[in-house]
Amino acid sequence: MSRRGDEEGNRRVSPRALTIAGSDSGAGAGIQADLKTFAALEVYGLSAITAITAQNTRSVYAAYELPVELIEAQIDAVLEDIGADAAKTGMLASPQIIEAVAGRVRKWNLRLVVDPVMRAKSGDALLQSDAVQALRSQLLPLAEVITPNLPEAEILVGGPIDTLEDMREAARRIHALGVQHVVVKGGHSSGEPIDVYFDGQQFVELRSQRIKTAHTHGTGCTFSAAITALLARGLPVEKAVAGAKRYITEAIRQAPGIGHGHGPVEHFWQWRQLATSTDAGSEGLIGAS
Ligand SMILES: Nc1ncnc2c1ncn2[C@@H]1O[C@H](COP(=O)(O)OP(=O)(O)OP(=O)(O)O)[C@@H](O)[C@H]1O
Ligand SMILES: Cc1ncc(CO)c(N)n1
Repeated sequence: MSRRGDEEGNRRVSPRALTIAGSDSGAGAGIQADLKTFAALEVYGLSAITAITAQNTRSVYAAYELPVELIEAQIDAVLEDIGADAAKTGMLASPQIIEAVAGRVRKWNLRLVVDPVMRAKSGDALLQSDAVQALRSQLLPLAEVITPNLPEAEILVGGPIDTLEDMREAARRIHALGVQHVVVKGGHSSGEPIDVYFDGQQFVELRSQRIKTAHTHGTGCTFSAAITALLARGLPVEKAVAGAKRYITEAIRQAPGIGHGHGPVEHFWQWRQLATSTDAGSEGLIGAS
């Protein structure tokens, strides 16, 4: 693990997490969603930006990949000084970026959560099609946890996933690629959003009600960032995944309804409750809205 800093002499040493992902100018997904999730779960967030997107709740209008050397330099800069208890990847865009990130994960011996981002909710591609092989062969064997949605899992296993048993079989096959813990997310299914967790031995179904909403932009980023934050806080993987499921469900339920397309979720729902709660007649920190 690359965590350093306990020796820094700070009075309070907080858990740290690193996100290696793309920037979403609409701030519902990507680096921005990850950092908000880390902050909401009281983990100090670090970032290495892989690509910059011009994006809102409707569409991705443009994307620009950063040079590989600059991505490596961001990772080295934060880890040699600050350190991270866990890291996650999001948008990686190209085979060259995947290769570079895999090199840094090995160099710093990072505990890694991979969100194998391929498309935005709007349908726009965020990963080149020739990058899937690099993802499978280079990054997946380094991952402690992977969180594919149904279309991503279908691409990773090369076949359709229609039933709960298909999700279990996909999790088995992705585990065989070298990932220790697999969560196949059911957000894209038509029924209840059941996520299937597999650790190589046991399956756990993570269930929740489907919330009827258009505001699901960045749900995958937020879910994987919450897993990363809870790992950084020292939870075992299964508990981190269960905690992240509770966090994302409430974040979707309390989505603020921003924008004209798929809006963001509410990352700070716990704080919002505290801030607006009426206690013995007081109006909380900011008053009820
Ligand atoms: N309408 C919903 N109601 C409740 N939970 C949901 C809903 N949609 C998604 N989820 C949950 O949110 C989490 C993220 O799942 P999802 O499949 O939407 O990710 P994703 O497609 O990777 O997201 P994105 O690409 O927009 O970041 C999962 O735990 C899933 O079950
Ligand atoms: C930058 C970025 N990363 C990930 C996603 C997936 O939601 C997105 N829409 N944008």
